[in-house]
Amino acid sequence: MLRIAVPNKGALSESSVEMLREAGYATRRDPKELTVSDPRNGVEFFYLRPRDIATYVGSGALDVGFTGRDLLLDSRSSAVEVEALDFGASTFRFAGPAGAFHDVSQLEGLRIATSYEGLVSDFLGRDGLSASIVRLDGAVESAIKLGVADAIADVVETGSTLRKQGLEVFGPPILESSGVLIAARPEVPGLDTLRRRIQGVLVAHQYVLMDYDLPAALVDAAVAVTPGLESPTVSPLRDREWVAVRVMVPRRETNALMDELYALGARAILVTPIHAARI
Ligand SMILES: Nc1ncnc2c1ncn2[C@@H]1O[C@H](COP(=O)(O)OP(=O)(O)OP(=O)(O)O)[C@@H](O)[C@H]1O
Ligand SMILES: O=P(O)(O)OC[C@H]1O[C@H](OP(=O)(O)OP(=O)(O)O)[C@H](O)[C@@H]1O
Ligand SMILES: [Mg+2]
Repeated sequence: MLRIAVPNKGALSESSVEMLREAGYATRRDPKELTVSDPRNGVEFFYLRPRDIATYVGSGALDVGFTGRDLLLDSRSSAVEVEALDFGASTFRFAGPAGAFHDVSQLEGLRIATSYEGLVSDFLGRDGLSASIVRLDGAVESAIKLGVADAIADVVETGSTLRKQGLEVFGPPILESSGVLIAARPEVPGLDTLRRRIQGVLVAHQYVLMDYDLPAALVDAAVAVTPGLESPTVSPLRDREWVAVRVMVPRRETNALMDELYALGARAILVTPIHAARI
């Protein structure tokens, strides 16, 4: 049985559970459920606080887990990132009152409030800076106004929480984070299947299937526009002067590619979502 940690609440929880569902695994029906057994797939799920997941996986108590890269590095757990996921993207930044800071060197000797003590002290250590870290549980953006810190270091997604508090980021990003799949070791038995399924879900999110009809003489030009992963499927049509092309294309390029193919002479361009994939 592969033992998998899943965030039970917070920014990563819903997307992690949805990804597992799309990958064909059992998920909990009741939010009070802390464990879910999925014997058909040979796995067992443990719903845990996002911040604790790297600790459980690093200690070997659980085999793999869904967490954030920032939480993994902050924990200093020995768990390793095995797959970057397509949710939970954020940047970890220093921020201060608008106009007050322009460089991290100004932090020397000051107080920095954060929930990510490990990340901040690693960064300060690398830059040879000494500052005192004020460890807070959340709502860190209020710490300056309330007088317990001079600057903060926190997760920034849209930046709207900072703006509302009259704060702005300064210095280079401390970390670019996203949801990640982590493991105790890269070669945990049973991890391969989970990983392939997750990769399949990521591909299904990133790509769509595109079909179009095209004058046969234009196939090379069209294949240059939509090369696909290996090579497009080109099938004959009843009208021998035309062919049908089926190919995977990146979802975010769908409309631009349709414009380009239409201009080239393609017609009946159809786009279908991919529900699952094994590449
Ligand atoms: N807008 C966001 N707010 C908070 N975390 C985000 C956001 N976007 C992405 N994340 C990521 O989600 C993870 C933090 O998740 P979560 O909010 O559950 O933790 P937490 O803030 O420590 O917990 P809680 O708020 O329940 O005390 C981090 O990996 C973070 O980078
Ligand atoms: O850039 P934004 O889109 O505004 O998002 C970032 C904010 O969201 C998170 O807070 P959360 O809601 O998790 O509350 P917390 O501070 O209590 O953890 C994070 O700690 C920032 O405060
Ligand atoms: Mg939070």
